[in-house]
Amino acid sequence: MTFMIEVKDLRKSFGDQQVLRGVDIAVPQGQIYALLGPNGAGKTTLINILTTLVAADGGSARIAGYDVAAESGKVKQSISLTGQFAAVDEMLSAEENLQMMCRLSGMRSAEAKRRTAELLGQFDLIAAAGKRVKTYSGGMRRRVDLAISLVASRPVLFLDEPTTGLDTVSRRALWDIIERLKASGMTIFLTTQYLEEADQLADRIGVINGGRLVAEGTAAELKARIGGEVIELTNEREQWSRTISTTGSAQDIGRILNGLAASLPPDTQVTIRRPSMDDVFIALTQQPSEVSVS
Ligand SMILES: Nc1ncnc2c1ncn2[C@@H]1O[C@H](COP(=O)(O)OP(=O)(O)OP(=O)(O)O)[C@@H](O)[C@H]1O
Repeated sequence: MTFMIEVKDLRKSFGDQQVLRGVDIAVPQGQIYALLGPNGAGKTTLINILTTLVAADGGSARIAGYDVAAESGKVKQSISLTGQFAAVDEMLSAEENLQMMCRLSGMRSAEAKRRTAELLGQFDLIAAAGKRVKTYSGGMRRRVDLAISLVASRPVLFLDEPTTGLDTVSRRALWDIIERLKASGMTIFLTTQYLEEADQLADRIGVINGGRLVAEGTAAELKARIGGEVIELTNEREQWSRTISTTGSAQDIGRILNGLAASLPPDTQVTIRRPSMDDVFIALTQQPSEVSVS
């Protein structure tokens, strides 16, 4: 199997803060890998190392077969990167921005026009192509960011929190685009705080917490780690909710509910359901004391 992203025992500290404590990841060609983690878990630091913006302290990382430290030029030629703040000129239209980036990347005028038209179509920007970017909605703006990062066709795409701050409709539109990019053969590495996003898009999901991968697998594998059904207790009047993992057996569910019955307010609602990605994330990234009541 060809791995387009291969990370081995990667370590990074800032001062005496260990931000990455030995991370291993392998992403095969044509797959989407989602790195999920809470704020400050080390996601952006990892992307910065993989895209040659920051040097690691230890371990190794290869992109498209090239070492990020020793062959950074080759790595740069193999990747596209869309961060949360891309270099878009808001006074120009999407078309003008794209044409400018095409020319800056060395294309002749006719080639720049052809590639611009292709990207405007691919990112559903044709209707607004001539309007200034500053008049765009958040979702359209994010599509311009992504289109600009894809001016040159590269095999590996890094997306740092691509849909943060977008509404549901814009988020789904961007997911469609990311799925189409995957279908065209790209290998995609994205970071996200949205479990639904990882669940929807990723072939494999890594959960990072405190600089370590605390779990990795498909969405189904990660959900299976939580076990069987989850009991969800909600009290709207007192505004709290609590989830409890169970083995899924009637005995286990009965034992837990019997144990709790006397101590719960009588208007507490009880739901029994399959575990969600949220349950997985909470179980893997929070201390037990944080899990119980929210
Ligand atoms: N250049 C730097 N100098 C010092 N500390 C840094 C630097 N970059 C990141 N850190 C620290 O490293 C930790 C991890 O940061 P990082 O941005 O990688 O996390 P993250 O998972 O991307 O979080 P977020 O979702 O908030 O962006 C944080 O505690 C951050 O303050």
